[in-house]
Amino acid sequence: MSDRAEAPPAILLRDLSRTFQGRGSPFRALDGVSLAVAPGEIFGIVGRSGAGKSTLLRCVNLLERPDTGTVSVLGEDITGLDEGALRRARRGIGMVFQHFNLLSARTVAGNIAFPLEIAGMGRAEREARVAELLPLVGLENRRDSYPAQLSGGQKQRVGIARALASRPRVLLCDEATSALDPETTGEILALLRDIRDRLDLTVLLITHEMAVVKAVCDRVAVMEAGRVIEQGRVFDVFTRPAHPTTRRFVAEVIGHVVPPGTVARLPAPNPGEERRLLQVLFAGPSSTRAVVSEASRRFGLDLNIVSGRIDAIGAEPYGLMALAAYGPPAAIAEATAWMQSLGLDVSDIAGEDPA
Ligand SMILES: Nc1ncnc2c1ncn2[C@@H]1O[C@H](COP(=O)(O)OP(=O)(O)OP(=O)(O)O)[C@@H](O)[C@H]1O
Repeated sequence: MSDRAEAPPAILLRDLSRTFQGRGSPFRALDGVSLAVAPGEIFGIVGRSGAGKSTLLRCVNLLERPDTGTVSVLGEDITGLDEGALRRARRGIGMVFQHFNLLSARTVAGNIAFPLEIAGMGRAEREARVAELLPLVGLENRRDSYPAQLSGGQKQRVGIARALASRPRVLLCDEATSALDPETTGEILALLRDIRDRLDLTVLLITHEMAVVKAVCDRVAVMEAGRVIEQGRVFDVFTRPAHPTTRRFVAEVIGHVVPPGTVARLPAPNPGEERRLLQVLFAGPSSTRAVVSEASRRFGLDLNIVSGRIDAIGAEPYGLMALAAYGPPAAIAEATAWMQSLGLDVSDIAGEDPA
């Protein structure tokens, strides 16, 4: 992914701001957002309701006009284009919607062909394109079904095929799985990954679910109150969230590093000694157990494993452990430095108790 991150961006948003004039005071939905999405990435934007995600996504194809800032897609600044040029540029940007937005009186084939019809493509060519798209989204047996005869997941497959009809290089997904059950969500996310790989698409998706980010994204930006408060590789954001809001999001999916109420239950240190709560992170399949017992022996400490988990993000396994270390302050500092020298990421959990 690092190669991709170094390539020129497929989507480049510079300093976007957008204020809505409500009935009360003006509301700043976007407040100086800058983002660069590399070609071939699946980039997630996550945030609570009202954070500005939809507004940001709609700025990428200029369904929403930013008050300030520029939007470049595939190297072209589209903010200055006239209507005709913008219409052409939009054909290179597909969009998938939460509620599918299918035409109920049209069949699956008719829905997929719809944007091609609008673009003036002839019937034979349209049919050939639909015949290519149906197997790509796993709907080859549903060509003549109507939306009412389809499950939610199948409807979203139609939505994805329709978005791909004009061979876009960039796909925008607006809460594409939020109306689906968890199993179907997994299938649709797997489909997004599959088409990204096969068609070498760039995907920008917005979601309020960190589980979606964990399942499918390469990088993520976290939004709050119209701003990006944190962004990075999904692995890094999940294992080392910096902003308190991100920590809460991450905890929703992978739980708290320190279970609520833990700190209150820990014994106090002996006089002259200290108690430090440490988070130990390791990437890869190695175990920290031997490290803990060796650190305990080497430095004469009591090391109490408060919690631990092993998980994987994408293909990258990681382990996260909370340790309560008891002993002389200097010995704890030495043990911490020793674990760091072994490649473990050790940081203080600064007395934080999520209870
Ligand atoms: N056309 C509009 N007119 C007035 N206010 C708007 C308009 N569009 C969005 N807003 C406001 O801007 C804020 C951000 O909305 P936006 O839809 O971008 O957030 P979001 O993070 O996508 O949340 P949600 O998931 O609820 O849509 C909200 O408070 C919303 O009410």
